[in-house]
Amino acid sequence: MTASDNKNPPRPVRYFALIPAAGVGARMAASTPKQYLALGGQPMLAHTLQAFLGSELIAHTYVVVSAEDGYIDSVAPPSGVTVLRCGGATRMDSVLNGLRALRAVAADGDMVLVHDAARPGLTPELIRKLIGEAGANPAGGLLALPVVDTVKSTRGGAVATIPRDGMWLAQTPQMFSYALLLRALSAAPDANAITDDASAVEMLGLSPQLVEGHPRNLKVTLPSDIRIAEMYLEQDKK
Ligand SMILES: Nc1ccn([C@@H]2O[C@H](COP(=O)(O)OP(=O)(O)OP(=O)(O)O)[C@@H](O)[C@H]2O)c(=O)n1
Ligand SMILES: C[C@](O)(CO)[C@H](O)COP(=O)(O)O
Repeated sequence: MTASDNKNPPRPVRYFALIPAAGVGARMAASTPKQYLALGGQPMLAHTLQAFLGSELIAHTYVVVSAEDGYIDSVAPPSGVTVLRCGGATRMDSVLNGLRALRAVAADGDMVLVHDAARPGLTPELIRKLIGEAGANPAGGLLALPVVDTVKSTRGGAVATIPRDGMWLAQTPQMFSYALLLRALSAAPDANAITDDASAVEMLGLSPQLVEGHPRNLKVTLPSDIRIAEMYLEQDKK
């Protein structure tokens, strides 16, 4: 090692969490956006934040809400969390707007873990597993669940069975280097067609790594999901 090497040691990679929370929850059809609905007495988003605040691997957490959001104070975001009022019309727009705001702090090689506000069952252990198994993949990675049921298609009118071998259900967090995610989302052709961050990276011809997640990390989408999410959160208290 030379004297000049000592002067500029490489800075360690930092891991930032970026949580899109600017949706309206149309499928939940509640009077409040679903990320603020109470689960076991606390807003859903507060549970979601706990996983990142409980992980020593996460340098800082950013939450993207809409400019007119009137609910975020009910979560009382603690230190370690910054609220960005730059939500967009689609999930992809919200993530891209948040990512651009992170430019002020993130280096190209820092990693960004994008996680739905509507997945309150995430744990620090799942965050550690994702970073441990996919952290070295240049194309990033995501939590996902192998499909366990027989899969049917009704496309074209006829019912057909699709081989489930090699089929996965995408979860979040989805983790990529700052530079790759910004490049992928900026190049993506249609924000409405991009339902997750990994698909934008796949469009660049890259293969993010799938890391097996857990059913407790379900996305709360329909009213019936609320009780399931609560059951997992109640288990944690035992
Ligand atoms: N314009 C949007 C749309 C969605 N999201 C966020 O993206 C995550 C996953 O999206 P989804 O479950 O589809 O949430 P909603 O869009 O709120 O639900 P729906 O599609 O039923 O309206 C949620 O945390 C949601 O708040 C966002 O930040 N900005
Ligand atoms: C990102 C995501 O949670 C992965 O399953 C999902 O794509 C969000 O979008 P959805 O259209 O609400 O499923």
